[in-house]
Amino acid sequence: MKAVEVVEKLRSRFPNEPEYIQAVSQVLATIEEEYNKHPEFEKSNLIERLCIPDRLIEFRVTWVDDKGNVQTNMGYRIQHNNVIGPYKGGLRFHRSVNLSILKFLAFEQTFKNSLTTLPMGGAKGGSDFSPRGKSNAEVMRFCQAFMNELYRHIGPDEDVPAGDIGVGGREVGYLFGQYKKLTHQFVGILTGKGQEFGGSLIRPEATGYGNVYFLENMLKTRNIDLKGKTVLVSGAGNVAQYTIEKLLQLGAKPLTCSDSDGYIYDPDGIDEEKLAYIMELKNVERGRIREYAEKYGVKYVEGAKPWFEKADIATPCATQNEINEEAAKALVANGVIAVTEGANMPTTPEATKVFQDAKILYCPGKASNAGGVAVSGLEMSQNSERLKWSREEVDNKLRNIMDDIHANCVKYGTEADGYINYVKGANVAGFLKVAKAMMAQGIV
Ligand SMILES: NC(=O)C1=CN([C@@H]2O[C@H](COP(=O)(O)OP(=O)(O)OC[C@H]3O[C@@H](n4cnc5c(N)ncnc54)[C@H](O)[C@@H]3O)[C@@H](O)[C@H]2O)C=CC1
Ligand SMILES: O=C(O)CCC(=O)C(=O)O
Repeated sequence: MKAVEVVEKLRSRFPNEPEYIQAVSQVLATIEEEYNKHPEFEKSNLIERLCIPDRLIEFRVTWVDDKGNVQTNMGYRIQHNNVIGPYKGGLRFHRSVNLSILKFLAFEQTFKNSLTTLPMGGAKGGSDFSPRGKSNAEVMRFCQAFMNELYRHIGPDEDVPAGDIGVGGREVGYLFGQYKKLTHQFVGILTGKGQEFGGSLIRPEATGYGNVYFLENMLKTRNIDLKGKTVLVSGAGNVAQYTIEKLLQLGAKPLTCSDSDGYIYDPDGIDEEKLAYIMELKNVERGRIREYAEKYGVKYVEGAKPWFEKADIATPCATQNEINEEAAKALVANGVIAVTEGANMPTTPEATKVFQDAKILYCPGKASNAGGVAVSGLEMSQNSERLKWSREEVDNKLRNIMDDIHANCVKYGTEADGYINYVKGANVAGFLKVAKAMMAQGIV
């Protein structure tokens, strides 16, 4: 396989899908050497079968807003690969959602889920509907209309969606309620459910906690303690909130967080009380992060990202391509020692090169944010068993899974000079398991 040629062929077949091509290029460039050690992969054209999703589901969602107007949105589910388990991955509700973004996310999810050590295939879905500015009743009607179509394509052993940007506990609850209404089945059809109806303890926290557990492991490879380190965090949603919570528990000092309008910089650090305010602001009042700056009298920078501030560590927890080359250069110039991705593909390829050339600790989201889907996998296990595990039990399992992912990255990503290329390590480890399962299951 020549990675560049495969990517060019995909680019000409899917010319309007830049995010999908970006994700594929990065993975193929890092697995090329390993792939070519296995002539049987090439003989069965494994690479094209792995890059192109099994199935794209696209549908119209029709719903009625509070003024009585009939609205339409697009709905999608990308079932990418199910060789190691049922399709699994979140739903994103955001105005930017399109096929390219969901295809990149579903592709990445396949490798991420493989890394978790649990039996889950890769999928992603969503809609160009944005819950921002909508009433609860509108969000409920939209979720019901979305599920009216999606329910045909999912099942506890077939495809199990969850949350992502714009889809939290509220949306998962409405989606679950409608699935049950349509099918008369109470089954583990979604993860991230409420604690009262089959949700796992620690699932809301899992992506953020796992992100910080992974960061701790990276720092340990250089004997660096997280305690006392300053941290730039972007986003103010689920992943950012629980990343900040775990950073605080481990003695670090988060300085920033953001939303799509701008970021706040708090030189005293975001402490537990301020974090509780952010959670209330974002999860209940659904307000803007600017209000934090007004309440605590700190700096707010409109229309910008926090990467030009000085800190020891950076963790992007908002969205894709939020760290570009210029931002990466600024972070390195300011002495950042580690960058850990809570978001999916938040770093552009040019920025990734800056981090790797500077030999700082840098890991891709498919490794560091895998804790969320891992605990989703544990939620599926609990639903199948009809049991609920304690907080401590789930957290211990999460910790062990993040340790295993880190060990696998070290195994496959350590270079001749000792630098750990976490991108390569995660891609090769995730790929090998999926590839072996594909070979065993024949050409289907
Ligand atoms: N929720 C989960 O369990 C997981 C989420 N992720 C990834 O983490 C990231 C954040 O997801 P969540 O926290 O769940 O979503 P969320 O909807 O709870 O929060 C998203 C945050 O990102 C900000 N944001 C969204 N688009 C933005 C843009 N274009 N520019 C600047 N800020 C923007 C929002 O204002 C919000 O603060 C996404 O990349 C998602 O794919 C990854 C693994 C699991
Ligand atoms: O919990 C899940 O199933 C999916 C989480 C997710 O969307 C992700 O890992 O990006």
